[in-house]
This record gives sequence, structure tokens and C-alpha cells, in this order.
Amino acid sequence: MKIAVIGATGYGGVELLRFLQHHPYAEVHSIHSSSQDGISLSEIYPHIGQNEAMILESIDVEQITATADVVFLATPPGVSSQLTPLLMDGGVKVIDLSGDFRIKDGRIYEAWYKKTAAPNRYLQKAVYGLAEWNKKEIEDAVMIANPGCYPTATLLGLAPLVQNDLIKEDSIIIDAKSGVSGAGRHVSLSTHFSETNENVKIYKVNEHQHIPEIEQMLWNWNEQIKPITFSTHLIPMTRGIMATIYSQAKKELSTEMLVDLYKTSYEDSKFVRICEPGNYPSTKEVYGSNYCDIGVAYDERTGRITVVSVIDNLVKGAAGQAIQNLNIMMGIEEDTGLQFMPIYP
Ligand SMILES: NC(=O)C1=CN([C@@H]2O[C@H](COP(=O)(O)OP(=O)(O)OC[C@H]3O[C@@H](n4cnc5c(N)ncnc54)[C@H](OP(=O)(O)O)[C@@H]3O)[C@@H](O)[C@H]2O)C=CC1
Ligand SMILES: CC(=O)N[C@@H](CCC(=O)OP(=O)(O)O)C(=O)O
Repeated sequence: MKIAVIGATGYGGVELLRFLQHHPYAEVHSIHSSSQDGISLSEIYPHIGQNEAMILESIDVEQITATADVVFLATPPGVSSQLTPLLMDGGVKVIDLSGDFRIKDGRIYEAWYKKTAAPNRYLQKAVYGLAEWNKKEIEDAVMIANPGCYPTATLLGLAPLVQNDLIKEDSIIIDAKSGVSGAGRHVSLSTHFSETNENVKIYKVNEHQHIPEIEQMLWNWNEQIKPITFSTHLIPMTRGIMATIYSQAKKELSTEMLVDLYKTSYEDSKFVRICEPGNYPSTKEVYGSNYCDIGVAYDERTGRITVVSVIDNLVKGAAGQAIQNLNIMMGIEEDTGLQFMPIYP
């Protein structure tokens, strides 16, 4: 199948190219930039090497739809809402890494993203690509809204508890930390070296755009769930997200029971690994891979459950999950092109 990548000069885009290079059924037919067309990608990213690099092309929708089967958009919010309707009308399948098609209610998108929502009829065709839980819908999709990085770690961590009605509906608190690549490649004051090095910063308190995305999926699973508390922190590392999730159990449980539940919930999942009781994952254990590792504990003193969920934000949180979704949508093995161990140390 022929692939076009729009936004190939960003971190998500170049990570897509890393996976697609060895994908047995995908051929990257063209890569596109809004500002650097005509330039070889190796000029921007020397690590690719001159032999592997392609020349960036402008974003010409007619040309793209005439040649590509699937288009990946790795562009900032507000771009896909404009481009995707044109691409869909041109008959190509779309996988969007941005937040533009994740929230079904355009008014909620506009309130949190402060941007104009995509036209409703296209929005309603989008399938939320949380691969572990929406496989059936993804198989039939023509447009996939790839989940956000924090929502991926959070939702995979909460699914067994919420789906099995084990926690008090108003008790969910998510304390999440991200490496700096989560903010993309573009330069900003809050992400430059002397602002982030030897520093931990909380940001977007009660205002993070991933809050409605997480709540939408939790409500799909259990409509009694109440609004969540979700805090995000920037920490001085390049890749990785850790979401530490607290909730109050409805009844007395044990860590062993919870670990068993998580193992059963994810027994068919190739990319979710559950830690044994008393063990918790760290971000380095998933670095560069499509895994989500989860540890869970029950505190007998407080009746609270702690879930620790880690991913690589650029892989399971972006490009890796997008390839997983491509595979499911195209009817090929879900882990095609994604079968490798994390990089360690
Ligand atoms: N970084 C991460 O961990 C994650 C990111 N995402 C989402 O994925 C998307 C891409 O993120 P990321 O790669 O990190 O961001 P980057 O800032 O690294 O890259 C975004 C790319 O989009 C292109 N772009 C900018 N403006 C426009 C425009 N008006 N029209 C078309 N293209 C444009 C730019 O390339 P050029 O100027 O060459 O066109 C740029 O390289 C974002 O929506 C982000 O929120 C989702 C999950 C995780
Ligand atoms: C570290 C950092 O800044 N992370 C970004 C993640 C952005 C992102 O992935 O945005 P969408 O999913 O909404 O497209 C943030 O917290 O806003």
C-alpha cells in the first residue's frame, strides 16, 4: 500500500518513517511539508542518511489523493480539521495523530483546543484508535483519530477498573509526567534546555486538552464516571510518559486480584504487559517500543488503587499506535513492523 506522510519534518512524522521503512506491506510514496518542500529530509534530520532520505513535497491534496492509499497526518491541531475532509473526499484513508478528530462533540473540542472543529459529518466518521479496545471499529474505519499520548497511557491503565465497575465514579485522579519530545520539535520557551533541565514543572492545571478525550472514553465504558482530576508535568528527559492513577475501590480487593484482572483483560494484547504484584514499570522499560507496561497495587489501609502506566510518547503514544491502527484497518497482523524490544539502557 502507498503511504503519504504530511508533517514529516516533526517528531511524530519522522518516527512514522522509522517504522514504515521496514514495514513489509507499506511503501512511503511521498512526504509533505508546509514550509520546507524541495528539501531532502536528511538535511533536516542527518540521522536518516542521504541514501534513505526522500525529498519533501508541498501539500497538494489532489496529487496526494491520486497516488496514496493511506495518508498519515502528523500536524499541529487545526490542520487536520481542514485537510482531512478533502483527503476523505478524494477517497484515501486517513490516520490523524493530532487531536482534531478525537472528540465527537465539536463544541467540546472548540472549548478545550480554542480552534474551529472539523465539520461534523467527517467528525462522526472518525474512529477513535485506541487499538486495544476499539479493534472492531478500527477494522472498518476509513478515518482514524489516533489517541493522544497521555490518554493512551491513562485509558489503558484505567480500562479494567472502569469496565468492571470496581471504583467509585468520582474518585479518579491522574498524575502524569512527560518527556519534552511530547511537546514536538518546534522551539518554545517552556521546552528549551535551561527551562527544563534539572526542573520539574506542572502545566495546564485543570485545563489540559486531553481531559475531555479521556472522559469521553471513560463514559463510553461506564456512563456513571464523574469528571476526572488530571495533572501533567514536564520532566527533563526526551521520551516517555508515566501516568500514576489513583482511585477508590468500591469493595475490598487485593493486589493479586487486581493483577489477575489486568492480565485477563489484556491477555490477547500484544503490546500491553502487566507487572507481577509488587513490581512497577519505569519509562526506560518501554523506550523506543510500542509497549505499554502497567503495574497495579491495592492499599488495604486506604482502600485506594494505584495504577502505574508507562509508554514511549512518540511510539505507543503516537507513531507506533498509528502503525498498529494501520495494520488493523488494512487487515494485516497488528504487530507488523512493530516487533522489536525497547532500547535499553
Ligand atoms: N510529540 C508527541 O509525543 C505526540 C504528538 N501528538 C500530536 O501529533 C501531532 C504532531 O506532533 P509532533 O510531531 O510532536 O509536532 P512537531 O511540532 O514536531 O511537528 C509538527 C509538524 O507539522 C508541520 N506543520 C506545522 N504547521 C503546519 C501547517 N499549517 N500545515 C501543515 N503542516 C504543518 C510542521 O512541518 P512543516 O513546517 O515542515 O510543514 C511540523 O514539523 C500534533 O498534533 C501533536 O499534538 C500526539 C501524540 C504524541
Ligand atoms: C510535553 C507536552 O507538552 N505534551 C503535549 C502533548 C500534546 C499532544 O500530544 O497534543 P494533542 O494530543 O492534543 O495533539 C501537551 O501536554 O500538550
